[in-house]
Amino acid sequence: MKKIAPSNIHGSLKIIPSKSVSHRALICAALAKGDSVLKNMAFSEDIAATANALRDMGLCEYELTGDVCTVHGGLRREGKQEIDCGESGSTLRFLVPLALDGKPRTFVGHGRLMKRPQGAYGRIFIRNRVEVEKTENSITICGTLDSGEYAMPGDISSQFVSGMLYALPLLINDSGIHLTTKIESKPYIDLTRSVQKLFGIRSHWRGHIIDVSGRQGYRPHDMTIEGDYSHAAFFAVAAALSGEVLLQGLEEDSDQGDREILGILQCMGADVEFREDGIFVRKNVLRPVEIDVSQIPDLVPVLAVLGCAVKGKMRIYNAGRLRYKESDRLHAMAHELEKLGADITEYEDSLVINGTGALDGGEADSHFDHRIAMALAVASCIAREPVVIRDPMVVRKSAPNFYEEFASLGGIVE
Ligand SMILES: O=C(O)C1=C[C@@H](OP(=O)(O)O)[C@@H](O)[C@H](O)C1
Ligand SMILES: C=C(OP(=O)(O)O)C(=O)O
Repeated sequence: MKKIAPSNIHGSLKIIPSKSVSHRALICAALAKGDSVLKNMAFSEDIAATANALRDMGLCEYELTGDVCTVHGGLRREGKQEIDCGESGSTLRFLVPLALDGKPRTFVGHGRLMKRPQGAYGRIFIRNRVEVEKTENSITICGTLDSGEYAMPGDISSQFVSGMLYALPLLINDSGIHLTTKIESKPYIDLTRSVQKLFGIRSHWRGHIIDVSGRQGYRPHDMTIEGDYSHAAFFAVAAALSGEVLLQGLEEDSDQGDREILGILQCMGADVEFREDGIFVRKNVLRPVEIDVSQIPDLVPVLAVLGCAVKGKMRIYNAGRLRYKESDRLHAMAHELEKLGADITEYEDSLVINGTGALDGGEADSHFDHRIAMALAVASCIAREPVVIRDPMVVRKSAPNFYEEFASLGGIVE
């Protein structure tokens, strides 16, 4: 348990490297023949899962010295049959298409991973006559991937689209990914494309289709991983509720969709300034807004806390896919914030919060979900009594030092 007493947030913080960019850089580097040097890399559980999975698939070796990861990529080794994805949806969904190399591979998942939707690859497996065997915690696949035109849903998880984007350029002929529904989490698809571009791989949007030429090769590339906006959002909101913070290490013109947190806070009335030494966020009177989260799902837990901090009704909508993350995040936030004293209603794909500007505090459960734990810690900034978080160390999935970071800004963590 972690007990977080009400406090005001003040100070500056170097934001940890982006998890989404790190996954992508590691995969591209592993597929590029030669050495790529990735600076400002930090191994959370999810990033370690991707790096080790790429190594175990025989695609690369890597060394991590301090925060510098040197990837020796483009290997074509036998690798292991069993690939452990931890609890990382990105790792599993990004690597499945790359594993269609004729050898059997078993991807193992923990926690809720294998219960999250994996079906978007089902039609691709059938078309390519891939042998598939599933258990509660694993999926074994054996087959190869052909180039061609692939229809995929755009509203289950963008991670399937990213997965195909990594593998298709390596095939002999050209391919197209046809998204057959509205496209959600699109910034993540474009983030994949922009990191691939750094490693020499191109693809192009044509309406709802992404054209991917075959016979492309990943080229090694050295890069510095930019700061993580999804993570920075917790501190930006904490500051907007209770004090001020200077967020360092973030790219102002980043391709990360969760950069949108700054626009949301500005629109609600918080002070946000882009300074030479970082992005400064300060508390001000906040007004409720309606937020469409179809493109920014990872912000929802902390946006729900923001809803409790305003006076009035705030609606967070187009959030149905939040039910398929590390926990059912709509239910988890509604249930836990209610326990802390919020007036919040959960609908099928939205949350409606009648904010009063404050919470009571009390005991709440992380649902074994890192973003729920971190959002509950932020809730302490508007609570009258401490917030006690059960199973708090799940933050290791993305941010092993979250509580130390929070304490360094004046958070009172026991
Ligand atoms: O590609 C990525 O890095 C991610 C895509 C998003 O998933 P969905 O596309 O399933 O929304 C996001 O929720 C996840 O945390 C990271
Ligand atoms: C959903 C997340 O990650 P993943 O899908 O990669 O498990 C997350 O980090 O919030």
